[in-house]
Amino acid sequence: VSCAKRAKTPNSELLFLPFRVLLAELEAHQDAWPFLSPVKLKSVPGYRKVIKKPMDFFTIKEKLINNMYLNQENFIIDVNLVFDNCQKFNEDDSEIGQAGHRMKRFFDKRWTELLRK
Ligand SMILES: Cc1ncccc1N[C@@H](C)c1cnc2ccsc2c1
Repeated sequence: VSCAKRAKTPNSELLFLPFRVLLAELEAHQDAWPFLSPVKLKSVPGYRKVIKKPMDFFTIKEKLINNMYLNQENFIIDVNLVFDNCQKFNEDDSEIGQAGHRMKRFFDKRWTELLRK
């Protein structure tokens, strides 16, 4: 994902370190498999029509690396977009739907632990 390269100020690296750690934990989670890369719009009928803003962990990592998150809020919004899209498109009792709920619970827990420290 290329975008306007922002000046890489040292503190921005430090500032976003917790997000990179948190994202690495999400990617390593056993239930992360449906969310690791963008949904192939051609191979999932209806996805393009239903989901207005697709998002996935790989895209989030690219945006982090390219300094495209100007604040914490935008990072959280993208992570929650992954889970909201999942709940919108997948039945709660489906394989992917269940994985999405487990990943969201895991993220919410780690995010509050990160903030509380
Ligand atoms: C997150 C999500 N929501 C709705 C549809 C797909 C997906 N994930 C993609 C990777 C995907 C695409 N294809 C398959 C086939 C079996 S699981 C799986 C997962």
